[in-house]
Amino acid sequence: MTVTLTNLTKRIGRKEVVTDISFTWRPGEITGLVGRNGAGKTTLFRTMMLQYIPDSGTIQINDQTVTPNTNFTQSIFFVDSQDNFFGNSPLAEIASWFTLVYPQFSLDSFWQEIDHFKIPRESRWSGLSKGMQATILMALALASNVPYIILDEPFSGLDVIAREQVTQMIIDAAAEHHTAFLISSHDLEELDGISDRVLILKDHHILHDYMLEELREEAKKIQVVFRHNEVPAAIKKEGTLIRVTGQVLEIVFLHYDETIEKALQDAQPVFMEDLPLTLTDIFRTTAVHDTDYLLGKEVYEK
Ligand SMILES: Nc1ncnc2c1ncn2[C@@H]1O[C@H](COP(=O)(O)OP(=O)(O)OP(=O)(O)O)[C@@H](O)[C@H]1O
Repeated sequence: MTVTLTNLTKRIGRKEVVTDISFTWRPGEITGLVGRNGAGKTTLFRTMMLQYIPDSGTIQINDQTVTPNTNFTQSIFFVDSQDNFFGNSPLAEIASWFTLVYPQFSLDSFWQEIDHFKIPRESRWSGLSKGMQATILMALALASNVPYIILDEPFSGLDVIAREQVTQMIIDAAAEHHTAFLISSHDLEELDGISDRVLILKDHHILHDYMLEELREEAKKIQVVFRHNEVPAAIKKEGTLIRVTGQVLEIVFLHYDETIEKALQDAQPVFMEDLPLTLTDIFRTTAVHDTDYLLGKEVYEK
């Protein structure tokens, strides 16, 4: 089973908030969706699930185009974290609603997770902390036994331990049940540890679609100090400066090759070392082109 979006577009009022989005979401794949505030992540999820009717484009599940009559509850789990009906309901009531709606929902597995995380069974949704609510959402998602799970900001406001718990639940489900996840998050460190793939959303459309392992094979991050602060032209052309600390430049090359290697060697830098490339670096690399936020970039531009 695959989920395919083709040229999905959604306008709200006069504003296009999802623009021409196409990608195929494959079984077992953990995909991170990142983008600055307002990029359109939540609207994309709502449009994918036909909570908003797309203006154009299609969503297909296994080559079947979804329609307003399509029942997603055997294939995709999505609970809008900003807009759901949970209110002050007790957990048992929420779970029983899920048994009615999701045909494969397992109450046993839901309560097992709740007990595992020592959340009192008699709790009511609105009386729980953010971390507990996030864990319960995960428990509901996993107990629904669907192959595709959308999570909108699952780490938001969670402490380190709660983040690790949610992360572990995602990793286990992908490993044991081949569950696919599409996860929007501003917590790039957390996403980095679990994502196979990352979609970078900018101005409501997908600017980049990276398989992280492949990207890391091709890309390189260095920190370097050039003699007299003179940055070789080839480096300026191929690399993106993501940080400046005094004379030390951190540069990311998304496509590192021999020409760049030679340009670096020829420049005989005062100091140079490789650094691990993180998702934050990748995001910053795209953001540098996006904004003028980088301080000290005069070094690079002179
Ligand atoms: N119901 C709505 N009415 C009007 N504008 C909307 C509505 N929903 C979303 N928008 C606009 O669409 C754009 C995308 O919003 P969305 O919430 O999808 O972004 P996001 O990437 O999820 O942002 P964040 O990271 O801040 O959660 C924003 O400019 C937002 O103001």
